Amino acid sequence: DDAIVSRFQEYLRINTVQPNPEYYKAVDFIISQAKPLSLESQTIEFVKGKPLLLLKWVGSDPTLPAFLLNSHTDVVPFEDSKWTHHPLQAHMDHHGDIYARGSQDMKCVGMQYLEAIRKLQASGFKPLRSVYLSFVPDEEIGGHDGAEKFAESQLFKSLNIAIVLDEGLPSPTESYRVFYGERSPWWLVIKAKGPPGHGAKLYDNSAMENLLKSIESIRRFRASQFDLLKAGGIAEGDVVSVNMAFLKAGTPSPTGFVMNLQPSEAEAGFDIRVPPSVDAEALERRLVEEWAPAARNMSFEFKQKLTGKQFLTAADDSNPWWGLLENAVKEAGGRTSKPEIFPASTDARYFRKAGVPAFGFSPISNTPSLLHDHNEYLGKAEYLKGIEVYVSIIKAYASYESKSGSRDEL
Ligand SMILES: CSCC[C@H](NC=O)C(=O)O
Ligand SMILES: [Zn+2]
Ligand SMILES: [Zn+2]
Repeated sequence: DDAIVSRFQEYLRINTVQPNPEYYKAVDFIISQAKPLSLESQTIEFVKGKPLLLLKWVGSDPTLPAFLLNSHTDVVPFEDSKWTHHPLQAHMDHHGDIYARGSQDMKCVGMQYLEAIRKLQASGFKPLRSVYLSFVPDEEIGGHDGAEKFAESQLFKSLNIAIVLDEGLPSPTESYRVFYGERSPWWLVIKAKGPPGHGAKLYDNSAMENLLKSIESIRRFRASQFDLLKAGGIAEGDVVSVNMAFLKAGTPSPTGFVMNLQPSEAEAGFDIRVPPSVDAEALERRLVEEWAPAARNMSFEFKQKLTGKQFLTAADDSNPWWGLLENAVKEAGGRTSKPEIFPASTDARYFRKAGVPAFGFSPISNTPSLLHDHNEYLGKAEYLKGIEVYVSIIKAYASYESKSGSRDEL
């Protein structure tokens, strides 16, 4: 167990922090881990300097579709002064909790896949289907140069993947969370224009006034969604979330901002997440009519938006991979809770869009969700238990004999 934990810590110590991740260090490390497992390996640069590592454990029946275990190698930035232990040190405290950026999101999962394969090989297990592992770059900044290009590639098609597993979220309770779809990310910037003027003058249609009207309207909508959530009976992934990311306006001066000049431009940015169950067209109409109406001298732009429809992976008897997953977790002594819509975004959306079903799953129970937060940590025991869960899942998936795949549906 000590060696297993040390290998996890070693991966966590590699600086793959956005916006300057040392991708090749991570890839070299994973390759060194894969060597003793005799996995086939290829490194693909869809974009220069952003390697995607693809590993393959060859199954004995090449006529069966394979499955893919995906993880991203990058992590989000941190404010190290706000952490109890430095986020790149992967310090394990006396409770056995390992503190590091990526300990939950999602270097844990990437290493657990490999450790599970190591254990299966040691036990003499031979896969019937091929198992692919992808270690992809750039998930945290949208995945466009990583999983998106991969999922759209000829290479991906040629792998004949029937099901993808990707990241989920830690569960504060005993049962693991599983995700079968995601909210669609809308990173929205609204801009207002208006005549400038003296700071002492009251007049209509200034950029600031125009922007504030929109912000008030957006806040009312946010409150209505938050109220639904607070009232209970509805999950996080089933309401629209709206949060202001930035406000930008004013005329800079050496001491701050000019105080007696009403600026001619002002803008605000919002992180909005739209559930598949919500009428996105109606929401976009609201945006055009109420949040950024041209009549009020406003315009808008999306910095990020998933185009097209949102695909859902069946999490019922119609999808054999669902039952296999549920059962495998059970056999490992765990439990899955009711499948949910992922509240944020993961690379799984690109695989689903390519027509391949995908589940979001991180085997982390009894742990607060600290993704992107200070003091992200994972307990050693939870990490080790997660490896056993993957042993069980990989065994079940790799042994599944049926030729039938399953395609995604809306
Ligand atoms: C919308 S692209 C950014 C992806 C990112 N994923 C995880 O946190 C997220 O903010 O959901
Ligand atoms: Zn992640
Ligand atoms: Zn993340």
